[in-house]
Amino acid sequence: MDEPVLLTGAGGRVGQAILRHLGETFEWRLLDREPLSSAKLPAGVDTDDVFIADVTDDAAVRNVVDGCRAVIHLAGDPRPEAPWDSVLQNNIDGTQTMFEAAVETGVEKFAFASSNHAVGAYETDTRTPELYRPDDEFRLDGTELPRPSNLYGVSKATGEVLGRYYHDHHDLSVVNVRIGNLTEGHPPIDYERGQAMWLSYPDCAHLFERCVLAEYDYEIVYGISDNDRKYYSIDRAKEVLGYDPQDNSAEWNGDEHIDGER
Ligand SMILES: NC(=O)C1=CN([C@@H]2O[C@H](COP(=O)(O)OP(=O)(O)OC[C@H]3O[C@@H](n4cnc5c(N)ncnc54)[C@H](O)[C@@H]3O)[C@@H](O)[C@H]2O)C=CC1
Ligand SMILES: O=C1O[C@H](COP(=O)(O)O)[C@@H](O)[C@H](O)[C@H]1O
Repeated sequence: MDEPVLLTGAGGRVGQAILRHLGETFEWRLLDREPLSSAKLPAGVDTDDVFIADVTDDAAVRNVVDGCRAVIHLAGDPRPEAPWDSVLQNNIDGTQTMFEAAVETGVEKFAFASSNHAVGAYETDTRTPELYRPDDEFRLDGTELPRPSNLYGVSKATGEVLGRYYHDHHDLSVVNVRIGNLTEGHPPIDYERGQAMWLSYPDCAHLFERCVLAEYDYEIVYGISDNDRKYYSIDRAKEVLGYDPQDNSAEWNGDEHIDGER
């Protein structure tokens, strides 16, 4: 049997999108600082696989990571308006603690939940709102330097650089997923930017599944569905990870799918 995959921040939105669709795909270890109700646990995961710990707690993290083949690191403060103290502790220190434990214990792959906010300042006044529309050809592809929107975005760019360091010096395979706007069921309504960077729950789960299964060195990819409106290229995620998204915000009229199929 394969060694387990550790999912941090398992009780949150991204964690639950992953577990809902991949609950039986891997052996899981789940970590969150908040207890997970039984409704949040997939079948086959019992309480021995669930660890209530803070990602800044070195000893607790090392104990949880030990024996895992891969880490999907989501835990952190997800608020674009989060203050520096919080992102410094939860996002930067917490991510460094996770990377350190991963290399100490021989983890092979590490997927980091980065964000659109690491590059939000590319959305300049002259580019918007045209950028959010299907006929606009501007694309970010992951090779560009970070241009954070806020201090939260700075913490995500820092996580990407931590990954670069742990890849170069410890040979850990690292993929940074700059997640767009994860919204359940249908794309955000009356929010062009959110529709351009929509990531559906099934596409989110599939993308992180590929992060566990694919072979790579150090990568930065965008995590959005195959939206007609887009200013993030998903070519690298397709090429390196084998990402094959099934959803597109253009297929929705508000909360109604245009085929009426969903
Ligand atoms: N939801 C979205 O659209 C996007 C999310 N992301 C990133 O994905 C990750 C997950 O985001 P969401 O699921 O939306 O957030 P969430 O707030 O729903 O879930 C985060 C989970 O992490 C846990 N957590 C927070 N700090 C922790 C710590 N210090 N130690 C242990 N557990 C801790 C929380 O208890 C929570 O269960 C975050 O890193 C966020 O920055 C990035 C871009 C978009
Ligand atoms: O990184 C994140 O991005 C999403 C989308 O950003 P928004 O500015 O369109 O809200 C955000 O909802 C999420 O909380 C955050 O973690």
